[in-house]
Amino acid sequence: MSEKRQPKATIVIFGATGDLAKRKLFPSIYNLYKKGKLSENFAVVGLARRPWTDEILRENVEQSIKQASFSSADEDLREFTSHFYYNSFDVTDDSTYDGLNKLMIDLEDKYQTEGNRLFYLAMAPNFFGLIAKKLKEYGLKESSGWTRLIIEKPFGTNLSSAKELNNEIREAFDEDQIYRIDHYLGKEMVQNIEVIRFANGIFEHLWNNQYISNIQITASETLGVEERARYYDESGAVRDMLQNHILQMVALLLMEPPIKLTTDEIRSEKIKVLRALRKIDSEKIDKYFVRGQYDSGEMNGEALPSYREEDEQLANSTTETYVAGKLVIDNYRWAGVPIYVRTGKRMAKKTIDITIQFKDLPMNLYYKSEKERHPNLLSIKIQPDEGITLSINANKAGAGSLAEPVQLSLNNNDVPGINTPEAYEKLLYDCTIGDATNFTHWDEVALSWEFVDPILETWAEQQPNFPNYKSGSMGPKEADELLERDGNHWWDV
Ligand SMILES: NC(=O)C1=CN([C@@H]2O[C@H](COP(=O)(O)OP(=O)(O)OC[C@H]3O[C@@H](n4cnc5c(N)ncnc54)[C@H](OP(=O)(O)O)[C@@H]3O)[C@@H](O)[C@H]2O)C=CC1
Ligand SMILES: O=C1O[C@H](COP(=O)(O)O)[C@@H](O)[C@H](O)[C@H]1O
Repeated sequence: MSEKRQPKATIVIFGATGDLAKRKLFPSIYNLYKKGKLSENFAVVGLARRPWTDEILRENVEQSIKQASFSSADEDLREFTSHFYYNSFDVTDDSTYDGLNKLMIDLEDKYQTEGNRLFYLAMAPNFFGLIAKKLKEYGLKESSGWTRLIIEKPFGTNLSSAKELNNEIREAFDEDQIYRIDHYLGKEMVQNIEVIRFANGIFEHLWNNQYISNIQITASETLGVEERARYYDESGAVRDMLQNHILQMVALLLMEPPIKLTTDEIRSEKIKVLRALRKIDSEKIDKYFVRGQYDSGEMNGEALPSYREEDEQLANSTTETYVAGKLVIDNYRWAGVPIYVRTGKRMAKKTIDITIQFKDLPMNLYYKSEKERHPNLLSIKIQPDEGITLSINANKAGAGSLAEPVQLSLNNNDVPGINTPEAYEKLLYDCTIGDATNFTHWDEVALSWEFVDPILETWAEQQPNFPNYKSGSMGPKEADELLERDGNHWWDV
């Protein structure tokens, strides 16, 4: 295996006692190690305030791997976790950074990591700027190898706070050292969007306003706010999902073919899409966007509380747990094609689905009435099913009708040997090999905030009529009306 594919590095996790580290990062590092995508020459330093020891961290790493249900022999796990070290560390306390630098130098010597340093900020965003500054101030980013910084979301709460944060980070790190993570970009089928489009003439030739009627993106969740009330109530569905994950999928779906599959070329095409997204004036926001908050309801026979009942601090909340919108792209390829998006918590189904509806043929030869006509649909299934389904019309033998929709499907879950890696695993690996393609460039972050800021500002001025959708439903009726006004409807996902 080449050096490049089996990187050597010290990975420093700020927030190593937290939820993200436990659920996603430790199992992902383990998987990379097991697959030989991380050299034996690695060390992981976990940082947080808790007075843990190396041993306690190692036990927690072992537990998290077992909980992620990777079967593994105990000796394997012990060998793996022996590379983990814990440093009790308060990021606001200057006196702790020198000690960290010393520990890293010792580990670099012990594990021969060639001075490569990856700092993963798995902490609350208000610490991001400070940590970046301190890493520079205490010489932690000066090493004989590469230095990279992975930053978790949310990247700011609006354009101005995002700019401020970006300026702080850019004072310490160059843009090409900064990896702003959006875990949707690590999902197998999100990465597949480009392949489906640019490796298939049958789709790409039709991928424009001449042949496509509308595009629908659904990212629905059955879970409610869970333990994250404090974060989520400050955030809401627009900041939590629309500004980042959904707009990233929009950019990949609508971008022009890049001239090469390089990071810069792909990013540059995505940026053009975000620039072409029409910003909606305040007085028109309600024509283009619908917000919702879940009421009590029922799922699988289980009674579910409303958002406001989930936690004392949410009792009077006006935070949206659902958003649907009609996006308009002002460019030659997409003029006139509405892009409908919706995302929300406590909906009927956990699914991420992209449905492309093709335009109807000019004449109805095969159906008794116009109502029976069924357009061709291409559905890209991101999660939990992974695959694509193309809905075409055909004469089903023996069915007696002239034409009816049939589905041509590829489901990754049915392909033997496919075991899709966790998004974080892919992205961590990309970062260790210096591939920033599936991380968001600052320009993408800024344009996305520019787009959502007017929605948030307008809504902040109006009192919403919440709650307005039942837990276990597909959202408020106004979201259906949004499409009905254009003569469209949401397709089942
Ligand atoms: N959890 C998830 O599924 C997701 C999380 N994210 C993002 O990842 C980041 C981390 O989230 P999550 O793991 O859930 O958060 P948690 O609250 O679970 O963890 C926060 C971590 O920060 C540490 N910490 C807090 N204050 C300090 C301090 N002053 N000095 C050093 N360490 C400190 C805590 O440890 P201690 O108390 O011991 O100091 C803990 O390890 C956030 O930006 C979040 O938005 C993004 C997507 C999904
Ligand atoms: O970033 C986030 O994403 C999750 C949904 O991720 P998925 O991979 O399960 O689709 C969402 O629950 C969370 O609120 C948000 O912060």
